[in-house]
Amino acid sequence: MKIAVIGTGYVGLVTGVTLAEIGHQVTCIDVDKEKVETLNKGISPIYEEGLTELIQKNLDGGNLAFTSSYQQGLQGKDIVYLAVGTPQGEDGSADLTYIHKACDSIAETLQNDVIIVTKSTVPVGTNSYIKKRIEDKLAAGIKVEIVSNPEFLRQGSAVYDTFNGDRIVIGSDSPEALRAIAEVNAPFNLPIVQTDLKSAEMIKYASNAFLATKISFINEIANLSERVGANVDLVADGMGMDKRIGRAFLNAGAGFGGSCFPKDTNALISIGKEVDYTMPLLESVINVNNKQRGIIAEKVIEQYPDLSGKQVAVLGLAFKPNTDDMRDAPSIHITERLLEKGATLRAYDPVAMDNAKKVLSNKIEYVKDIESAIADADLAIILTEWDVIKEFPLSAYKKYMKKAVLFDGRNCFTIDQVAGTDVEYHSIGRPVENDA
Ligand SMILES: NC(=O)c1ccc[n+]([C@@H]2O[C@H](COP(=O)([O-])OP(=O)(O)OC[C@H]3O[C@@H](n4cnc5c(N)ncnc54)[C@H](O)[C@@H]3O)[C@@H](O)[C@H]2O)c1
Ligand SMILES: O=c1ccn([C@@H]2O[C@H](COP(=O)(O)OP(=O)(O)O[C@H]3O[C@H](CO)[C@@H](O)[C@H](O)[C@H]3O)[C@@H](O)[C@H]2O)c(=O)[nH]1
Repeated sequence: MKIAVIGTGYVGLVTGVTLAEIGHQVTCIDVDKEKVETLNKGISPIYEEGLTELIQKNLDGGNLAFTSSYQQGLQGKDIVYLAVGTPQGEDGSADLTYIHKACDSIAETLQNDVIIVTKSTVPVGTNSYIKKRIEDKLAAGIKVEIVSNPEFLRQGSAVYDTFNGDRIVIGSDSPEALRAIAEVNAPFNLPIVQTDLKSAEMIKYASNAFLATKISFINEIANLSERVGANVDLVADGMGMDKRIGRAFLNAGAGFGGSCFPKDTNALISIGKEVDYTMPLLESVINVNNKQRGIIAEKVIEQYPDLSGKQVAVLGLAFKPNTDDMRDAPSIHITERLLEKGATLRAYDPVAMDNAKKVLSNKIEYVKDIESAIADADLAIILTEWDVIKEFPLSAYKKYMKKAVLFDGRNCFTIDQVAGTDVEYHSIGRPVENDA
């Protein structure tokens, strides 16, 4: 099939590249000319394992192209994927500005019938609106059909997830369009769930809201465990063995961040408000998370009420490992809070430091490795569970730091690993180990 993909962010780029990899002829369109230029050189503007190799392979093979011109990108295409951002608006609802702009550009440019496939996460009812908005501005005689095809990839494993996802969801009120998009996706060889348009839109929000609920639930259990002397890791393992519960997304820590869970949970509440339906469970999930994101900083402050003159090492800045993304990362709030209390911060992240510099305070010093970050530090704080951080020997904290005090916001080490070392270890939902 001849396919255009609009937006080359985490979702659009991975979609375009993987569709090319399974044999389609793909042109990706982005308004960011600098990004398009980088991509045409075979360089990925984002950090995602395996992506650069696939971009280069498919550019060389001639079935992948990048352009900032809608005219060039849409010419002769059968299918147009929409993968622009839908960030959180000021009132918590999804901001559809980019979707609207992309729709208008499609309508102004389109010369033939196409199926529009929405990958962006959009509120229930938006796909019907997208179809109408395009049709209203389209030249006479051209027809569009619409399919909702929400994306479930995780950043950090986006390429892997696309080829190994649990399901592909496609929703449409047009049986022909559904058949065509099922065929496009057939080479992925994954289960395909077919629904109506609105149910597909809802599946995306409900899935993210449910996963966010699991995280806030376990964080609440972690905070209670800490107070009654239980260990949340063992609790999660024990709960997770029940197949009805499952162990995934029961890792307690500094709360959920990133470009999806915070905004999508808020957007779902806004969708409810539009129809006079309140969602107290989801509101609590968000409230618990907002508090949880600050807990590791509050633990530090409880022990060191005045942080002036204290050298603090911050290990990990990205909202999760294996990504360079800083959107809504808990590190933003936590570093601000520690700076407010007078701490001097030296930070290290294996991949996200360039992006971190754009959003974090310019008072933070960035260093090239863990050793430099913890050298002569009074305390260290882990905010992202990168492998390089999890594999860093606990004995080295004692060697490099003034005093080996570690606040672990991601429970990177088991209590058994810490026992017998000289590290004073504070974590989430577990007893303090080796407290002086
Ligand atoms: N990031 C994820 O892990 C993820 C996963 C599933 C779903 N989603 C959803 O997918 C959508 C995209 O997310 P993302 O993280 O890839 O966003 P992103 O911000 O990384 O990328 C969006 C891209 O769209 C481009 N763009 C904006 N307006 C445009 C226009 N009018 N025409 C052409 N290009 C335009 C931007 O320049 C940018 O490159 C969102 O709705 C998001 O909720 C994201
Ligand atoms: O047990 C867990 C699992 C995750 N997290 C946190 O939750 C956030 C999100 O993590 P993850 O879901 O792995 O990353 P995302 O890339 O944000 O992916 C989510 O959001 C995407 C965008 O909608 C969806 O496509 C994915 O299916 C969904 O997992 C991160 O801050 C994690 O640290 C926890 O605190 N505990």
